Amino acid sequence: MRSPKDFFAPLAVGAPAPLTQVPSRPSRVIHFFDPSNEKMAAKVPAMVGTVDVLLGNLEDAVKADRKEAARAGLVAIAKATDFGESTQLWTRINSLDSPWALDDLTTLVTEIGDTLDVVMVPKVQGPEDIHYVDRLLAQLEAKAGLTRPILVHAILETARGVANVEEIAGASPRMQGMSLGPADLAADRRMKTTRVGGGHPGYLVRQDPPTGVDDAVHASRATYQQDLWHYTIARMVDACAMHGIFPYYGPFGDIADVVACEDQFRNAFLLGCVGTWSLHPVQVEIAKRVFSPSPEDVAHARRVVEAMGDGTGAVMLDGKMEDDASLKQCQVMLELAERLAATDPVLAQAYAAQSPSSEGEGS
Ligand SMILES: CC(=O)SCCNC(=O)CCNC(=O)[C@H](O)C(C)(C)COP(=O)(O)OP(=O)(O)OC[C@H]1O[C@@H](n2cnc3c(N)ncnc32)[C@H](O)[C@@H]1OP(=O)(O)O
Ligand SMILES: O=CC(=O)O
Ligand SMILES: [Mg+2]
Repeated sequence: MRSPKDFFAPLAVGAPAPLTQVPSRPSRVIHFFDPSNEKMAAKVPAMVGTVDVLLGNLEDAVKADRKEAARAGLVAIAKATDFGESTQLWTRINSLDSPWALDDLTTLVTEIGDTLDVVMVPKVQGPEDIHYVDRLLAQLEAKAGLTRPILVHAILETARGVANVEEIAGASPRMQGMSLGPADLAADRRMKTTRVGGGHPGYLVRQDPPTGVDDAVHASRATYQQDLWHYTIARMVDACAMHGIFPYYGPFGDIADVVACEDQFRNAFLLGCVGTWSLHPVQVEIAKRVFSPSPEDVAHARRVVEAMGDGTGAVMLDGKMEDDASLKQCQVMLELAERLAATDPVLAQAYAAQSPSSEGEGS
C-alpha cells in the first residue's frame, strides 16, 4: 500500500509532479475517430473548436492489421494540428492484455506527449491496471522531458471493473475520469443483449392487472421500458464524485436513432455525468446540447440563488420550497454554465439573454 504522503510524488525521477486537482476543462463531447481511416482523419482539423475532445481511437473498431497505421496516423495528426484552447486531444489505447498497448504508450508519449491530454484505458479490471499505466507514464514522461503529467481515463466495461469501481477511481492522482462501456460490459456480464448502449424493449415492467377483467385487457396492460444502465452509471457517478474525478456516458451505437441517443445522454446528464462519446458527426450537436445546462435551468438557478439571500433557511418560489440543499444543486448548475460559457460564445449569449439584468431589454 502506498502512503498517502507519497501519492503526489512523481513515480519516476524527472517526471512532472502529479496534479492535486483534475483540471475541469469542458468535455461534454469526446469525439472518436479512427486515425487509420484517411477519410475520417482528414475531417479532424476542421473539427477543432467544434468538439471539446478529439479522441484518436486505437482499440476496438480499428482492424487488427491497421493498429500500427492508426498509431502512426495519430502521431501525424497531433504533430500537424493546432488544437487551440477549446479542444483537447485524447487517445484510447489498446487494452493492457493486447500485444499493442505497450507500443501505443511508448510511441505516443515520446512522440506527442506534449500535445496529449488524456489516455483512455479500456477494460480496466482493478486499481492494479491503473498503477501499471501510472508508473509507465511517469517513466516515459521523464524520458521525453515532459513538464505536464498526462492524465488517465478508465473505461468501466468489465464486471470486475464495476466491482472495483471505487478503488479504480482513487488509484492515482492521474485519474481524470471514467466512462461507461455498455457494449463490452454487456458481453462480460453475459447480458442477453446485442447492442452498443441504449435500452432494450424486453427490459420492462408491466402495469398491475385490474381485478375482474378478461384476457384481452390483461394483455393490453401498459408496459414501461426500464434503463439497463441506471445501476452502473449511478455507481460510477458516486465513485467519481467521491474521488473528485469526472463520470461520462460512453457509446450509443444506433447512429440513426438520434431521439433515443438524446434520451440516453440526458439520463446520464441528469444522474451526474459531465459528457459522453460521439461516434459519428450527427451525435456531436446532441451531446453538446444535452450536456450544457439549458438557459431555462440556468435562469431558474439564478432566481433560487437570489431568493435564498445568505444561503440559509427556506423560501417559497413558484409554490415550491427551496432551501440550502436545492440552492447547492442550483450552484452546481450555475458553476457548470459559467465554465462552459467561458469557452462557448453561443452558450454565453443564450445564458446572458436569460439573466435578470437583460429582462425587458429590446421591449
Ligand atoms: C463499443 C465501442 O468501442 S464504441 C467506440 C469505437 N467505435 C468508433 O469509434 C466508431 C467511429 N465511427 C465510425 O467508425 C463511423 O462513424 C461508422 C462506422 C459508425 C459509420 O461510418 P459511415 O458509414 O462512413 O457513416 P456515414 O456514411 O454516415 O458518414 C458520413 C461522413 O462522416 C464521416 N464520418 C463518419 N464517422 C466519423 C467520425 N467518427 N469522425 C469524423 N468523420 C466521420 C464519414 O467519413 C463520411 O464522410 P464523407 O461525407 O466525406 O464520405
Ligand atoms: O468501449 C465501449 C464499450 O461499450 O464497450
Ligand atoms: Mg469496449
